[in-house]
Amino acid sequence: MAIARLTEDEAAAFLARAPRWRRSADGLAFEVELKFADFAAAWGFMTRIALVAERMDHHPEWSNVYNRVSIRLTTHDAGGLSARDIALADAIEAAL
Ligand SMILES: C[C@H](O)[C@H](O)[C@H]1CNC2=NC(N)=NC(=O)C2=N1
Repeated sequence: MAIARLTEDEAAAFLARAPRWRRSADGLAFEVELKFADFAAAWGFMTRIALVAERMDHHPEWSNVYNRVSIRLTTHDAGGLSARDIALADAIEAAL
């Protein structure tokens, strides 16, 4: 399914209002590194976001090491960033 990619202005506008996030080196994703109090807090956060992501039908690429969670958001169906990545990033921010 083809989904519209963000314009550079749209991507920049998101990054301007979401200081935790950065553009990936390949330009195809937004990334963030989150640190929690401990593993239970990190895993609990991932569990909450997993349910949100499933509801949105938009899924993060992510990994966890103890209290850290690394997240990369990109839209496979767009070959890069789309509004879905901003929507999921906003949901992640709201859950922090
Ligand atoms: C069929 C299903 O809607 C698609 O495969 C969805 C599922 N989750 C997804 N997640 C992400 N990150 N990108 C996608 O393009 C995507 N597509």
